[in-house]
Amino acid sequence: MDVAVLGAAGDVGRQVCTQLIERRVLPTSSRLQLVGRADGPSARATHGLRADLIDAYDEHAPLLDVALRPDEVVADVIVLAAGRTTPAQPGVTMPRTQLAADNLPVFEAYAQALAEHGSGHEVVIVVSNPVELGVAVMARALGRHRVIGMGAWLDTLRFRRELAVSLGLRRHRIGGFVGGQHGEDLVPLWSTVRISGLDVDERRQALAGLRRGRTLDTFSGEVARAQELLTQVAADDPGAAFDLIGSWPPDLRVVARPWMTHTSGAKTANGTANATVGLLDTLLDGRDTVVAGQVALCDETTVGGEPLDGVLGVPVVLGPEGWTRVLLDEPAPDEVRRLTASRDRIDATLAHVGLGRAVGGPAAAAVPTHAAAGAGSAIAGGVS
Ligand SMILES: NC(=O)c1ccc[n+]([C@@H]2O[C@H](COP(=O)([O-])OP(=O)(O)OC[C@H]3O[C@@H](n4cnc5c(N)ncnc54)[C@H](O)[C@@H]3O)[C@@H](O)[C@H]2O)c1
Repeated sequence: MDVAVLGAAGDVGRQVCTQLIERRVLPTSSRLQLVGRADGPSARATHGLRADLIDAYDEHAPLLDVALRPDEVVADVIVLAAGRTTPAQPGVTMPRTQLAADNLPVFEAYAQALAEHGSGHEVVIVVSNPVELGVAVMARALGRHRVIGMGAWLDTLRFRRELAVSLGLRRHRIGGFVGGQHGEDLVPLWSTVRISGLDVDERRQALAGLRRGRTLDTFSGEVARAQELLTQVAADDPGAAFDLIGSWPPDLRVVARPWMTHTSGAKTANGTANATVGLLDTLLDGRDTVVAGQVALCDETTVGGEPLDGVLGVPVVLGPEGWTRVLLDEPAPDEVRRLTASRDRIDATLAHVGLGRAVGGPAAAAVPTHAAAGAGSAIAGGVS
């Protein structure tokens, strides 16, 4: 299988390429295409990255080549990591609608090129933010099941880790998923959590202790207060801000820790690449695996008795040809409320750049135009 990384010379793209090679996910007979932009410093940096990767990993690197135009992209799996990110500085925010408007033309250019020149079988992993917009644009052009956003998988790995830390266990003993919109609008699906070695009653007791009587109905307010507090504390002592996060409940830490990491200037490239390469490994492995991802839904699942459509992070079965089924059996009432509210906020961002909810596949709608896109300020970006 061949892989293309769009935005390869960026912080996330570079880490994805490095981890793909270092973890030997791709055999030497595969091709890893490093995709940059023909204009500006990106072309130079992409060629430079190729040389650096060969310098470091020649013995076990796959074949490496460079592409600088969307119509040159050829691969079985495409990682979309190109485009702008939110400012990695304390106190500087960017509305999600602004990020959407800025990255829409990037998403459209690759969607159009893949629809016209692709094999018709590529699977796309969307990393770039807003992840849900990238999924909507790609799903319209290529078909819903070939496109998955990795934000919910990264949030899921973080949730499992935070639960494991609180319970004094290793992460591999924890199951469970995060859905919703990537970033501060995520939905920790507490009802899906499983802990190996604990029976149902023991698990219920353990999770009740961790949740401290809170429900997801107060989660958005907690996140906003946490960000405010962290900004104040980190202004004098960044170490103390990270320590403070450690005293909070696990689901709040899932949002607060990466937010603090991104705004510290370090960004979250390593963790993001780790989750992306994990998904790639699953795709290349050929077996069906349950992961969480942002996907374009079309009534294949119901929440709270209502069919769910639109782009949203949910647990899905992922195999070599993309995702197939949604596995969200009985979310708790507060999860249903937050999932549908999150979906509505995603809809609002999509509507802001001229995209409706219909994401039926190539036949359902043409690749949208970005003419309708403009700056807005409804929802803070905060996606990391
Ligand atoms: N989903 C997640 O969990 C997650 C986590 C972290 C970052 N992100 C997102 O990933 C994206 C990349 O983040 P980053 O930190 O690497 O940013 P970055 O600024 O370091 O890199 C972005 C790269 O994209 C390139 N680029 C821009 N337009 C392009 C185009 N049309 N074709 C090819 N390359 C193009 C730029 O030249 C740059 O090299 C951002 O949108 C960011 O918000 C997502």
